[in-house]
Formats: sequence, C-alpha cells, structure tokens
Amino acid sequence: MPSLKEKTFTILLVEDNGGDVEMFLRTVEDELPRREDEDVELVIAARAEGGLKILQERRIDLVISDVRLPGMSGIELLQRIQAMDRRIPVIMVSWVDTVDIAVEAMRCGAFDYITKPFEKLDLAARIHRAMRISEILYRYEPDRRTEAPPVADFVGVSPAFQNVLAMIEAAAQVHSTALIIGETGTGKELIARAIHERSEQRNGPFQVVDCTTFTEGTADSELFGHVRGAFTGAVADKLGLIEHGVGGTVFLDEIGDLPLALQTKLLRVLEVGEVRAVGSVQSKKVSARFIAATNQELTEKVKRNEFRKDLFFRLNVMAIRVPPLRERTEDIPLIARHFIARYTKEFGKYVDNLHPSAVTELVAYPWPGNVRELRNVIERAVMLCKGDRISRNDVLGLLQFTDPGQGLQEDYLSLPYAKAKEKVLEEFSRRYIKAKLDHHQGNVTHAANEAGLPRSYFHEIMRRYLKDRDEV
Ligand SMILES: Nc1ncnc2c1ncn2[C@@H]1O[C@H](COP(=O)(O)OP(=O)(O)OP(=O)(O)O)[C@@H](O)[C@H]1O
Repeated sequence: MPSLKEKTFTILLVEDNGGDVEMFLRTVEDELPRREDEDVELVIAARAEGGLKILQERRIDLVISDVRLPGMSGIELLQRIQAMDRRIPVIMVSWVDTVDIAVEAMRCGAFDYITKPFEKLDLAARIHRAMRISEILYRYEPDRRTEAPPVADFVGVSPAFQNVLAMIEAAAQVHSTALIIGETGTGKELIARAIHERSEQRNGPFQVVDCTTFTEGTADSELFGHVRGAFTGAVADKLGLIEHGVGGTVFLDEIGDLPLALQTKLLRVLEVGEVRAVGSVQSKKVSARFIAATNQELTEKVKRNEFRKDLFFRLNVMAIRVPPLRERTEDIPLIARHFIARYTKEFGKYVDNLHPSAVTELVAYPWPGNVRELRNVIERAVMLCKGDRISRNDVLGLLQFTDPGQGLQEDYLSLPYAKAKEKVLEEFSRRYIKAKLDHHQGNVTHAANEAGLPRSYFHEIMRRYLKDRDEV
C-alpha cells in the first residue's frame, strides 16, 4: 500500500550479512526518531554492484554500506557515489579492528563510520543525524554538489567536526552574517575561508579584519576609511578595510575585542549596508558578506556591558561552534597524519606514520592551543624524527605537559564553578586512566583492578576520555 505520509526518506543498506541486515531493520523500526509527516524506507542490496544499480534507478537519501563486501569493496562504492552525487551521505560500517579503513573511508568523504557490534541507540542516533544533514544538503544544493570542492586542508572524523562541515555548507548558501565561536587555534579562520570559497561571493576578496589591533585614534579610519583633510596627515582619500571586502567576504576576527564605539558603527554597516568614511558627509553603499569570529563568550561580555547586545543578536543569526580539540579526540590522529604528509613534503623527509604509543600521547594531551599547537608539534616531530615513524619519545619532549592540574589553573579560575569542576575532573580522569593503563602495558583488566573499579566502568571512562586508544 502506498504511504500516506508526505515524505519518504529512503535509506539504501548495502550489507551481505543477514544478521546485520536484521539488526538494521529492527533499529530503524524501533529506535529511529522520525517526524510525523515522514516515512522511512530501507532498501537492501547484498553487493555494491546491486547498490549502484538502485542508486541509478531511484532517489536514495542516505547510504549505509559495509566496508567488506563480496566483489566491489565498500570504499569503491563510496567513491562511485561521491562521483555520482555528493549530496548523499554515506555511512560506512565495519568491525572494530579496522581503524585504518575508517580513516580511509572518512578521507574518501564518508559521512560517518560505525563499528560492529552495534549498539542500537547509537546506531539510530547516527542514522538520524545523517538523515537531517542529507535534507539540508538536498535543500541547499539542488544540483551543484558534484562540483563543490572539498573543504581544502580541513580534516576530521568526529561527529562534532561533521556538524561543523554541515554548518559550513548551510552558511555558504545564505547571505546572513555568520559567527564562528571557538578557542584559539580551532580553525575559525579556515572555516570562514571555506564558507567564502563555497559562497556566491567566492570570486570576490576575502578581507581579514583583525579587531585586536585597533587603537583608539586610528580605528575609525582603518575600518571605514577617511577623506582627504579629515585630520592632520590625511593627505589623500583612503579606503577602509571594510570597503576592501566589497563584492566578497569581510572576516572580522576576534570581534569581541572591537571597541564599543566601533561596535555601534559596525552595527549600522550590518543593518543598512553603508559605511561613512571619517571626514565625509556622505555614506556609501557596501555590499559584502560578513563573517565574525570570537574565542570569548560574547554573552558574558554583553552582561558586562562590554559588547552591544543588538550587535550580538545581529551576529548570532548563524552561529557555528567549533569544539576544542580535547573534545573531539577522534580527530587528533587524522589531523596529525595530515600534517605529517604536509611537513614530510616540505622538508623532503620520509616519515611514514605515527607509532601507536605516540598516538596515545597525542590523544591524552589537552591541547590548549588546539589544532595550531598540534600542527607545531608535528612540524617539529617530523623535523626531529630519525626513523620512518614518529615515536612516543619524539612527541613527549614536545608536549608542554605541566604538573597534573597545574596547566588548568589559569584556565579554570575564570569559569563558573560547575564548568570549572567539570573541566578539572575531566582532565583528572584522562590522566588517571592513562597512568593506570601505561603502568599495566594497556591491560584494561589489571588497570581496572588496581583502580578498584569494575572493568566495564573503567572501560566506559576510557571510551569517554581516551577515545583513540587501540583497546577501546
Ligand atoms: N580541522 C583541521 N584540519 C586541518 N588543519 C586545521 C584544522 N583546523 C585548524 N587547522 C589549522 O590550524 C591552524 C589554526 O587555524 P586557524 O588560524 O583557522 O584557527 P583560529 O581558530 O582562527 O585561531 P585564532 O583564534 O588564534 O585566530 C591553521 O594552520 C589551520 O590551517
């Protein structure tokens, strides 16, 4: 009987294992959240070749494929789908022991990666997320997705990172001001550039305005320009930084540091699209896309009357939060490898990879400087590395470890009590678990015994805090 629902969301499952197919069917049936007007249909193919045929014949909104299939592999299928229609998210499935394949799959553009044996709720949550992203991609990119360039030099596999990628796609399709929020070194500028490169303004300039550099006297003229004679020394008309971005994107970096007087003027620019140069009586129309970034909580600044509330609301229309690296530790090995590839090329050295114990150190480190700090550490590690693999010792000497808790001191004292406690506890758990595991050469049972914790609970903490360890 045909469905009475308004929309049918079709998932293609490419899986040759009957038991797993059964599990997917049950998960979709029992656990998958769906809207009232929506029906979910699961179409099944046992081989990649069959899956491709279905994809050519009908609209598929999401593909879930096993990595290992008889005949064509799941990775090849993924690549074919990418060439066919990049809007379709592909979730790859495999057994726990194939981390390299997971990395490869994400590199090839997989939306997510699930390991067997499945946990039904987790599976349903991941499918649901992919469904919603698929909808956004179809809505915003009717036909162009096959040509959309990948976000250059921007890598990550974590769900948090995938969310950021989806937000970049969405932000690129609209003209409203975007606000990127994240700690230093998390990639805010890279994200702003990615939005610009995928937006309608991509052929125009990308003008960076560093709001930390303005001094009282010169700020106005730097931002909005001046006319000849406006003040002593103004011997000719000068364009302001904003006008340099006309036809393109103006990136307002560290907007939280913009002096209050300039905030008022900026708000006018955003609201009416006009600038007035210092000394001029006339306003000029400027057409540019604005993207702002901040590493401070602007709401706190608003409360302290240091940031205009109306400007905050204006900027906050489309907010993209970039989580710090310590909250997406799955990304660390991949980003590290990305930089190894970059620096081996640059230094003309042969360094193939990271030793697993080096990965463990990188994952356990809290990265206060985020991706920028990781980049610097890998750069130096490649430079110093004597063999073909970066060892634990190579990285240990480069990480700025402090005594347990000490590195957090300046950090946590500025936070509200609950957040500060959470942060200190998280750091403690990570270090404690890591020390126990190191003491027992990675033997979880022994480490849990010594910690006086049930093995399952110990394992749960490991999953949470040491996500990349081989044992997890
Ligand atoms: N996901 C990522 N993959 C690869 N490189 C990244 C990623 N995120 C950030 N980087 C790199 O990290 C460095 C810092 O990024 P970026 O300057 O964009 O950070 P930021 O948040 O703007 O920093 P700040 O707040 O200090 O201005 C750059 O070299 C950037 O290319």
